[in-house]
Amino acid sequence: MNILIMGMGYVGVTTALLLTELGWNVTGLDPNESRIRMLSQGVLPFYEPGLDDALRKHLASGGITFTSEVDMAVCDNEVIFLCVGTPSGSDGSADLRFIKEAAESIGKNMPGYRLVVIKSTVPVGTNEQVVQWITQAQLTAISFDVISNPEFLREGSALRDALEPDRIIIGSENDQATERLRSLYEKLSCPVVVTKPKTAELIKYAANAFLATKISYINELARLCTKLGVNIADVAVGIGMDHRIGAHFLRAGIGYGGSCFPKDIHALLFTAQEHDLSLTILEKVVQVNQSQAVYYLDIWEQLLGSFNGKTIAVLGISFKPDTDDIREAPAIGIIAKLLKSSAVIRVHDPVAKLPGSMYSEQLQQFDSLEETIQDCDAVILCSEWKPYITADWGQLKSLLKQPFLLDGRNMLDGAQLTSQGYHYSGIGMNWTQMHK
Ligand SMILES: NC(=O)c1ccc[n+]([C@@H]2O[C@H](COP(=O)([O-])OP(=O)(O)OC[C@H]3O[C@@H](n4cnc5c(N)ncnc54)[C@H](O)[C@@H]3O)[C@@H](O)[C@H]2O)c1
Ligand SMILES: O=c1ccn([C@@H]2O[C@H](COP(=O)(O)OP(=O)(O)O[C@H]3O[C@H](CO)[C@@H](O)[C@H](O)[C@H]3O)[C@@H](O)[C@H]2O)c(=O)[nH]1
Repeated sequence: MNILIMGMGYVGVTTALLLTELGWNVTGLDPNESRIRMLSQGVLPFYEPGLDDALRKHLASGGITFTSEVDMAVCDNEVIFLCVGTPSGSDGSADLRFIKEAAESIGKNMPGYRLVVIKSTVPVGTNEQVVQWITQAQLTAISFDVISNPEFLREGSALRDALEPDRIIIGSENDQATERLRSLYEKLSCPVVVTKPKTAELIKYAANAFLATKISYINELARLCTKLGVNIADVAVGIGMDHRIGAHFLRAGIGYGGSCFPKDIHALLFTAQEHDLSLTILEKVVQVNQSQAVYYLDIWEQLLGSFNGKTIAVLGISFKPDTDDIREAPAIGIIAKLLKSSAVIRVHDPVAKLPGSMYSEQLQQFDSLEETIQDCDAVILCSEWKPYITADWGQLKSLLKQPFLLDGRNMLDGAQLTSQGYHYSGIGMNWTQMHK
């Protein structure tokens, strides 16, 4: 069976390499020709650990090829995965422009039966909409099926998540199509949930919204811990041992970011509004998240006296470690706030780059950690990259003008740093009060 993957972003490239690894012949399609050129030469257009080795391995074996020619690609492949982007529209709804374009190009070019699998995150009802778009684009009526198969991988661990999923969700109206898709994944050992397309579509949004809810819950509780002199990390360990709660996604910090949680929660809120419903818990989840970094920035500004005229190092601008993705990254909001308070900002990230348009005399990115923190009044840690966790902060202290370490992800050992003479402050703890 030949498989076409439409959209060579994080999900498309990972799905393509997963299916190649599982023994299928795969073609990756994207209208972005420079992206296709890079992939054909074994170069990933984004940073994702492990994916580059898999790409080179499968290019060498001939299991995977890349193209920008949609007509040929749709002609040559019986199974087509939609992995195109579904960004936020200006009203918060999911913008389905790329899904529509992809569906129409399938309708126009399909010479015979096609199984279309929607992997992109799409609102409830999109499966039906895709059926209509394909049908309307067809010149003659040819049969096809559309299955919803949402993706749950995380950036930074994409290939591992794809190879070892917790479950596979298949939303389908047709048993034969379901079995065809199931057979593609038969080498993976995980439960397969077969359900209606609308249910599959909602499962994806409900999962992301629930994970974000855990984060905002722990983050709001962290604010109380800061006041009480209790360490939120200890509270998280204590509650997480209850299997009904679970230990994951209880790391307090400066809030969630990325290309998924913010946009998907807005899209789900939009869907609810369309049905005259308010999802009040989720509205609060967003509110807590949007104010979390600001809440701690205010505390840290009080510690320093003022950010005005200070030089601040911001470390880790990606929305999480092991990715170069800065979409909705909390660090970017923090930088914007610091810029307003006339601080000079020195940025570092192991792989992510500030967009060229952000550079100014007030804001610069440096290659080395040492150069970045030189003569700074404070260091703000925004994502928990390993080089920051393993850095010798005892040695680095001499480079700083003032030894303020403001840890937005609770990634460092506050007790040790305090004993080394740092003014350390994290999220959901009051170091001074806790160690009086
Ligand atoms: N990034 C993640 O971690 C993740 C995880 C699970 C689900 N998702 C969902 O998967 C979808 C894709 O996410 P992503 O992060 O990979 O997107 P992305 O923005 O990184 O990449 C999307 C790609 O689709 C291409 N594209 C646009 N129109 C196309 C067309 N007509 N035909 C072929 N290619 C086309 C674009 O050029 C781009 O390269 C989204 O719906 C997202 O919400 C993302
Ligand atoms: O305890 C935690 C866990 C995560 N985060 C933050 O939450 C954000 C998202 O992290 P993560 O979920 O690991 O990354 P994503 O790659 O955005 O993955 C999410 O979004 C994807 C796209 O929909 C889904 O496929 C994944 O299952 C879902 O975890 C990041 O800013 C993290 O720093 C916290 O603040 N505390």
